Amino acid sequence: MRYALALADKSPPKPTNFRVGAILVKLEDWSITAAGYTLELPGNTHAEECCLLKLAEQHSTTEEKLADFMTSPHVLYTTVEPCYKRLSGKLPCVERVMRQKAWIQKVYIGVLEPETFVGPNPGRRILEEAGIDVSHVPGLEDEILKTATAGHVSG
Ligand SMILES: Nc1nc(=O)c(N)c(NC[C@H](O)[C@H](O)[C@H](O)COP(=O)(O)O)[nH]1
Ligand SMILES: [Zn+2]
Repeated sequence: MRYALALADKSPPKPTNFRVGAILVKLEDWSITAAGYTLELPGNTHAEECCLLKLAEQHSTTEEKLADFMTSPHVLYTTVEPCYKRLSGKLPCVERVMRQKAWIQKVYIGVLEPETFVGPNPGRRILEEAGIDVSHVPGLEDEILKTATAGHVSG
């Protein structure tokens, strides 16, 4: 989670989103298969979305077809829980992760999503119902939220 937080700090501050870092870790050897942060790739991208897009590119495929190429089980670490609704109307990360549930077995989150933009986020329940475990990694909440909201008007 610390590494994901370091990634989040690379994200350009923006008042209408959170600065998030995410990594995909291969279970068999705990190696990092993909890493990403909010807005890393063009198109108003989310951290989790960047991980999946970069992996798809590595396999010369699309995010939708990525599950056909990923055989070994992974876990996703993301400093802020995957979004379930986006003000931009783009596909939320909960849906993106669900499409990969054949190989993403668990999601570790640093904090629950603050209700700033879309109110309470039921994403965890949706993922759990799809068979993807979601666990909160305690201890970094303050740093994660400070980073996540750095682009917001203070006060
Ligand atoms: N998990 C997560 N990863 C991210 O990389 C990111 N930026 C958010 N942020 C959630 C927040 O709800 C949305 O950023 C706003 O709803 C605006 O939506 P857009 O980002 O413009 O699509 N959440
Ligand atoms: Zn998202």
